[in-house]
Amino acid sequence: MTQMRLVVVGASGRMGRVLVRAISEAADLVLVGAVDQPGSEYLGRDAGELAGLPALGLNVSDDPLPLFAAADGVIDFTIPAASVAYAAFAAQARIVHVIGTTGFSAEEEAKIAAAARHAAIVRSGNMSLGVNLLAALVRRVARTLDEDFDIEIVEMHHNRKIDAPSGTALLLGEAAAQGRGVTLQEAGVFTRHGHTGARKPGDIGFATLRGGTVVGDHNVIFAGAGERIELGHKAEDRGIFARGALTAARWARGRKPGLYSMTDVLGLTDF
Ligand SMILES: NC(=O)C1=CN([C@@H]2O[C@H](COP(=O)(O)OP(=O)(O)OC[C@H]3O[C@@H](n4cnc5c(N)ncnc54)[C@H](OP(=O)(O)O)[C@@H]3O)[C@@H](O)[C@H]2O)C=CC1
Ligand SMILES: O=C(O)C1=N[C@H](C(=O)O)C[C@H](O)C1
Repeated sequence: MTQMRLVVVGASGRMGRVLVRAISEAADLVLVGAVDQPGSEYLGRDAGELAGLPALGLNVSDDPLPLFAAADGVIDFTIPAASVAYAAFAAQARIVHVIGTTGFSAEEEAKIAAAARHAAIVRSGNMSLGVNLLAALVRRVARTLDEDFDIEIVEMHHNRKIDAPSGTALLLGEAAAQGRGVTLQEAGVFTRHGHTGARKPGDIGFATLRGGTVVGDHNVIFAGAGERIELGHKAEDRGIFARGALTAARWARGRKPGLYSMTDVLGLTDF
């Protein structure tokens, strides 16, 4: 098969730079575009140099449409409003869209689902193999244990993160809720402050920590009477997310339009 031609949007961001490096290391992939938002101080800079590589001869642009028209896929770790706009452009160009962005509203999620009627979209709050395997384990354990075990999800990220709880924490919460046969909308408890009253059986609680340069720590605690099970994951390097996103792009190439997850990509549906 020919090399897959990819555009990275948000190319100057933390993930964007890691993605540019990961693509340049993959023989079956080629970077054909690097995009940032209008007004970005990085427009016109070489995407390779920004990523700490020798120059690639590809400058950061704020004009995605011609780049999408000449590409097979777009990798997008940006902000929700931008990802919604890119989903419409990618659908128009009928190219694969891999979305790592987190923090979407229900309305934004609906717009992405609409775009997925025209192109293959893979979206996940965490693209790593480890976290998606963890989610499968959490679903399985939650199915086994009843409400005598309280489920709490604790996450910590770097001090530049702008959404909470993390996309990963929500993904793990969804997995726990699925295992329990409930929805996260009904079981999730996202804030506690002041006189909260006692914990309700069946609640799935979230706690968010922010500080320093932490790439991403997640723990799911099943707390019972006299014992506790803890399942966790620690991300040490953003390369795990980039590699997962590129695996998703390869998997989605040539696939029929639809909204897919990393569970589909990694074949963990029946785990
Ligand atoms: N699913 C996963 O596995 C992972 C998901 N993430 C998620 O990815 C997202 C990005 O994270 P991170 O790289 O750390 O964040 P950064 O803020 O470092 O990067 C985001 C980049 O997107 C750019 N951007 C904003 N608007 C647009 C636009 N309209 N077009 C193009 N680029 C735009 C920003 O530019 P500017 O700086 O000018 O605003 C910035 O360069 C977050 O939602 C994060 O939670 C992160 C890691 C893993
Ligand atoms: O913003 C980040 O950094 C990360 N975001 C994702 C999330 O919200 O879970 C994935 C990873 O944990 C890093």
